[in-house]
Amino acid sequence: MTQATQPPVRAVLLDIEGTTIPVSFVHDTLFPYARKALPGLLRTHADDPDVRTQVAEIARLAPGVPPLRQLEAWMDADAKVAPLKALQGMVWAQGYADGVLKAALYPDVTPALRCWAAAGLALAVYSSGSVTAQKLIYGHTTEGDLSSVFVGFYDLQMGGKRDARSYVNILQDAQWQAGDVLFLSDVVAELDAAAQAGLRTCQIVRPQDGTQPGTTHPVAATLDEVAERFGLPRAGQA
Ligand SMILES: CSCCC(=O)C(=O)COP(=O)(O)O
Ligand SMILES: [Mg+2]
Repeated sequence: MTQATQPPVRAVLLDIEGTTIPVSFVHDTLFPYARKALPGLLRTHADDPDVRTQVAEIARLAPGVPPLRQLEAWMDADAKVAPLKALQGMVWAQGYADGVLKAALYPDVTPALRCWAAAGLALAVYSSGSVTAQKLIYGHTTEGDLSSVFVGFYDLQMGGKRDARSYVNILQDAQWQAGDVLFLSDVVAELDAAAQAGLRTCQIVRPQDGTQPGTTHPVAATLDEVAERFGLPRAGQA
């Protein structure tokens, strides 16, 4: 089907890193903050039930390895592993509360998301970062609290982002039809998985991040370009 003959997009599912926020914010600000704070969290909150749950999960995935050593190995590898992502979300909460962390989204993101939500599109997040981390990012942007534009937040509890089943899980949870949903990500393997589950896709290619365009998905440099390409309302246009 050509774009003109396809049904309208009713829902947009968005990746975060490289799609709505620069890769540099995640790798140069969030990740170093977490690396520094995690030893303290494990030491001072060892009895916290949420911390205990994640430490038990680390032990299940890496039996016999000290939890902090395993977390460091995962951070070194930028592994998208649920217990690491959950614990990172816990330490970032303090950074946002202190005002040390503030999320500077790409400048095209806030106007587009506000415009799409106001026009009745259902917006949801799908990131390897935990739901807690996602709500923190969008709750503490340089442009204020944007979290209310989203009707859903999905993380690795749905499965990995390169696995088509994860998108089926999200569709089931959100009660969306695959063909109504547009998935935006900078990573072709994620888009491939979403397309396999029947979602529509668009690769966000941010020059600032040096994203390499693939050949199998439509490409856009900004969310305004996405709007133009998929017939969504455009911010700033009556
Ligand atoms: C939710 S903010 C932190 C993002 C993060 O931890 C990460 O690993 C990036 O994941 P994404 O799926 O958004 O590329
Ligand atoms: Mg990404």
